[in-house]
This record gives sequence, structure tokens and C-alpha cells, in this order.
Amino acid sequence: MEGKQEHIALEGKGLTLGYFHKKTKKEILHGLDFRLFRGELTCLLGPNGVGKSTLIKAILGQIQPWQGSILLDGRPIESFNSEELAKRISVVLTDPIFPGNMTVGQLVALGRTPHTGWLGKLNPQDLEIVEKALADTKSSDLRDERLSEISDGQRQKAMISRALAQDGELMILDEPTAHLDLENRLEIMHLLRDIAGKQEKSVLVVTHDLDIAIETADRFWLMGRDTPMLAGSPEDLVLSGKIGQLLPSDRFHFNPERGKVESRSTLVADWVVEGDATAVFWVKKALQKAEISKLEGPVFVEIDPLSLRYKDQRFRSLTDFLDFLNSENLF
Ligand SMILES: Nc1ncnc2c1ncn2[C@@H]1O[C@H](COP(=O)(O)OP(=O)(O)OP(=O)(O)O)[C@@H](O)[C@H]1O
Repeated sequence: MEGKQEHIALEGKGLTLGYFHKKTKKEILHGLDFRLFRGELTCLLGPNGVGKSTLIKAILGQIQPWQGSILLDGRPIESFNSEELAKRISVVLTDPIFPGNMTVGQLVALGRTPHTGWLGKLNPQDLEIVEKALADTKSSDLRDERLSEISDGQRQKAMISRALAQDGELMILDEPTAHLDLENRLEIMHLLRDIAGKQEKSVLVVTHDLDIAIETADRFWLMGRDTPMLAGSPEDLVLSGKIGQLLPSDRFHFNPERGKVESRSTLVADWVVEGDATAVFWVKKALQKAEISKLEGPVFVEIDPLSLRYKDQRFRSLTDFLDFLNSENLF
């Protein structure tokens, strides 16, 4: 594990963070330690209001730690000037403010500013980087569209392209996929993972998308209320049961076999479902959701095409089956 030390891009030691609110101190995070490694996609997860954005603000120097320190490449982050930080850290925050009449292409080109200066012209290499950043998020066709005339998801992809064009060795993204559809969420997270791995960058993403984070992240940081932040690979955190920290209530739990969050059913089921394993799972789910606790015999299920057999009757869909049970008034 000694080699890991050289791969630390950003480190937090004993951080206490908070705000001054109506002349009183409001402490949000206490004694927090973290290490962000090069070549990895790290996802920061935790319940609303736990302090994820507060940590991001501290890393970006927008709030000062009350205690502790943040080190970038082993140096206190406050010893870097703003130009140096702009070259090193690319950021996508939740509420970007840019003039609506700016085009997507102009916004992404702004990502090159730390490398060219405010008046600097983009050279052919910069233009190539801008084009690649647009292409990577599949936004090339939006190049000439105005920011005020595109959808929230398209604007979000434009912001991500801008961060890609900035090409910082550290990328920090606060809920970058919040407005994106399922395919774009997966595409963007896989893209960030590729960038981290292939370009040896450190990518930190704040997200509530547990499924996609499990698919893509090398490391999780789990923030819980009143518990120290946990770090580890998603798989280790699942196997140790620590992932459950994200779901402190009794109503939901993380099913390690299926890799998904599920409702915890209190139903005492008195039924037997037999057949194809996937189909059995979905039949049981439908029976649970419909709160059917008792059946008068086994259900046999086949898949492709779907066919359910119950009490000498055949059904071609779960909807038909549940309608039948309803009509029998068995529950
Ligand atoms: N400027 C501020 N002044 C005072 N309190 C603040 C300020 N910004 C955030 N807070 C408080 O700090 C706590 C943590 O907020 P933060 O935005 O860091 O949470 P979060 O984990 O990012 O939540 P979410 O998942 O909802 O985005 C909350 O209780 C919030 O009310």
C-alpha cells in the first residue's frame, strides 16, 4: 500500500467546516479526513444536507476550514494562486451562472481561458481540445445554440464539456448528471471514469445516483449523519454492509445479491412461485407491491413468452394475473 501515497492528489486532514448563521456558528462537518487518488473516479454520496457541497466549497476555497488543512499535491491549497488553481482544478457546480446569449461553443471555449489568459486567442490545439470536449459529451451539434435556448440536460452536458476542455488534473463535479436521462447519465459517468483511468486524473463526483455510481466508481466516500466519512471501493462497502449507512431508515435496504435498493417488505407471504428465476423475482415483487399475502396454490411462471399458470388458468401478463386475483377477491 506504500505506493498509494504517491497517488494522492488531494488530501484533507482533520477538517472542521461550517457557516456563521445569525452570528452563531453552525458546524457541519467535524474532524474529516479524506484522500483523493490519481487515476480514480471517486463518488461522494450521502443524504441531503449532510455536507457534501460544503466539503466541495472548502476544497474550492469558497469557505475556509475552521480547523484542519487541505493539501493539493502535498502543498496547502491556499498557497496556490487562483490562476494555478484554475489550471489544476476543473469544476462543474450545480448552479452555473452564464449569460443566456452565450453559445455552447463559446462556453466550452471558456474552459481554455486558464491556459490562454482572458484575452488569449485559442490556437489550433485549443480548438481541437474544445471540439473533442463537445464530441465527448455528444454535444457537437449544439455548438451554435444559445444557453438560454437549450434544455437543462443539454446545458449540463455543455458545462461538463467546458470542464473537460479546461483539462484540470483534478475534476470536481457536484451532481453533474442530475438533469440527464438514463443513457446520458451512464455515458457521462463512464466518460469520467475513462478520463480518470486513462489520463491519470482525479475525478470527484457528488451524486445521489447509487446504481450508476456502483457501476462506475473506483471509490466511494460515504457521508452519514453523525458518523465519520467512510471510504472504500463500492464492492467492499457493499460486502461489509457499510453501504447501508446511506439508508438509515427501516423502510429500505440495499440488497447485495441484486446490487439494488429495495423496499423492506413487512408482508408475511404465504405463497409459492416456481419457474425461471428472473420471472419468479418479478412475480414476487408484483405480489408484494399489491400486498397479496395468500394464494390458494402455487404459481408457475415461464419467460419468453411470459406465461403464468395458477389454479388451471393461464395468464400472459402480471397485470392480467393481478386483475384475476382482484376479481377473486382473495386479499
Ligand atoms: N451558506 C450557508 N449558510 C448556512 N448554512 C448553510 C449554508 N449552505 C449550506 N448550509 C447548511 O449546511 C448543511 C449542509 O449543506 P450542503 O449543501 O453541504 O449539503 P449536501 O450534502 O450537499 O446536500 P444535498 O444532497 O441536499 O445537496 C445544511 O444543513 C445546510 O442548511
